[in-house]
Amino acid sequence: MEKFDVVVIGSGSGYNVAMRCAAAGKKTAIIDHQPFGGTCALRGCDPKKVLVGIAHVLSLNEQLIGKGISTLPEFSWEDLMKFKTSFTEPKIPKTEENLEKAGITQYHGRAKFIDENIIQVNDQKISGEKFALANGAAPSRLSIPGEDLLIDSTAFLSLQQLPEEILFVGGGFIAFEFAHIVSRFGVKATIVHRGEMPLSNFDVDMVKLLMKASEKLGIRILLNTEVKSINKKEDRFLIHAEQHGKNIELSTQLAVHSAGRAPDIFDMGLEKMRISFDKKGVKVNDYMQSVSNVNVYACGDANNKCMPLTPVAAKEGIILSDNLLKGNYKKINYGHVPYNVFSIPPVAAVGLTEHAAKHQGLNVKVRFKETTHWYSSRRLNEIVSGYKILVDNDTDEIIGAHLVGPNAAETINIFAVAMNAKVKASDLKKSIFSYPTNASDIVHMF
Ligand SMILES: Cc1cc2nc3c(=O)[nH]c(=O)nc-3n(C[C@H](O)[C@H](O)[C@H](O)COP(=O)(O)OP(=O)(O)OC[C@H]3O[C@@H](n4cnc5c(N)ncnc54)[C@H](O)[C@@H]3O)c2cc1C
Ligand SMILES: NC(=O)c1ccc[n+]([C@@H]2O[C@H](COP(=O)([O-])OP(=O)(O)OC[C@H]3O[C@@H](n4cnc5c(N)ncnc54)[C@H](O)[C@@H]3O)[C@@H](O)[C@H]2O)c1
Repeated sequence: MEKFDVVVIGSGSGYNVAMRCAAAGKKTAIIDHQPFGGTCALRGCDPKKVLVGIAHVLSLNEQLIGKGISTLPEFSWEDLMKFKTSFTEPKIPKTEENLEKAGITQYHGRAKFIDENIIQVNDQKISGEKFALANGAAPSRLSIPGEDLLIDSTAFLSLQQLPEEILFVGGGFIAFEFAHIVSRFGVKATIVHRGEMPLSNFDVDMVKLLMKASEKLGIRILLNTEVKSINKKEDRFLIHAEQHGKNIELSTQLAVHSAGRAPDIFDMGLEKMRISFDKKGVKVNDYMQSVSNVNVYACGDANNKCMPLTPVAAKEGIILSDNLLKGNYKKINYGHVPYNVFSIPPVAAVGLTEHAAKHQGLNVKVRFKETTHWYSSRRLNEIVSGYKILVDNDTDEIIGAHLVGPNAAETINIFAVAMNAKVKASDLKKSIFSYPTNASDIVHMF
């Protein structure tokens, strides 16, 4: 049985962890059962954003018809898929090559602890002194009959042809991003969501604006509707759901799982290593170390700490490596983490929602406005845009910023920097921003 100083599971944020451990002279192994490179680069953010990019071009053309654009461009999903693949495919051999150059042993298979410090991958057993769990997340099991008839986000991002209709089960990030993409390619999209409002991480007024834009685009959104089972009849899928206590049936050509993701750790034999976990992931302290086994660390979607986002996973991976290599000395400080739905237009957020601020009893000034009549939206004939800013009345600090509209996902970073640096709202208002940009709108938001 081969022995390693460090065994890393997962090649997303785990890739950098392994590279740092190897660079520090540790005998390192990395294990992944999927192509090497992780979710973000191969099956998530990056390929998704390639699709969003082209969908955005189509959307702008449509918005500006009669305003300088006279015909709509033709599109080819097949070519778009080839373009997407030109980003994802080279990433896999490049990752493997870099790992090999760094002297890291690669195992392609699903890892499972079979004893204290011993992992089984395929028919091999390896032992480690320290372990870094960077397993990421996988689509949640829904425990409803027929759930295996749903395709997941990975399969969606590899569709070679688009059907005429797609139904999304669950109204979160994935549903809105994918529905906005396919709608620009002529697909009739339906989102079925069990809650009162979709996108529960976002401010309700921003979500209402996004819903308005989505419905104008032809996306059907069914709320308070919980999918209970799925079956296939000839070439169609029948979705059985409960809406306000009544049973309804929907029929579609393709149904996509967009009903949440969960840490991919539950079949790992964690109990063999005394690793505590809950449904949110491996329980870790601020050093990214397991609270129950000092030889185990965990970062990214696999731990129970912060939001499951790429920059969070990357930052946690760095903290993890430093502590694993030198002993616990660096605590994580997330600051205010911005996050977006890459719909078209996007929705972006950082800090507290109005609901959360009020729930905490904070003394806040709330500024909410639709801005479709502002120049930055009018020049693009944008049908929906707006903002909501929350300022603490006692400290004049910004405690939440919420945007919907052109470039919202870029502009939100300015708020994140200001909030992390504790810039006062009155000082941000005094800044001169380059003009005409969406950032230059900020001074009018206070
Ligand atoms: C469709 C989609 C779009 C997204 N878009 C964005 C976005 O725009 N912005 C953003 O910030 N975030 C986005 N995310 C979330 C982001 O991708 C994740 O937060 C991030 O990739 C997590 O990184 P990680 O290192 O924790 O896990 P991953 O990158 O998922 O890596 C984990 C790896 O571990 C492997 N693994 C798991 N269990 C085992 C095992 N037992 N044995 C061996 N290997 C194992 C998996 O195969 C996987 O490759 C998106 C996610 C999805 C699904
Ligand atoms: N732009 C981004 O940063 C981005 C993009 C895509 C995914 N992600 C990550 O991936 C994760 C998963 O995304 P997601 O969109 O699958 O999940 P999500 O957690 O955002 O939303 C899923 C929703 O589906 C609902 N749901 C669950 N079961 C249902 C059922 N049977 N019927 C109807 N509704 C049901 C849930 O109530 C939930 O609100 C996100 O938490 C996010 O961290 C991020």
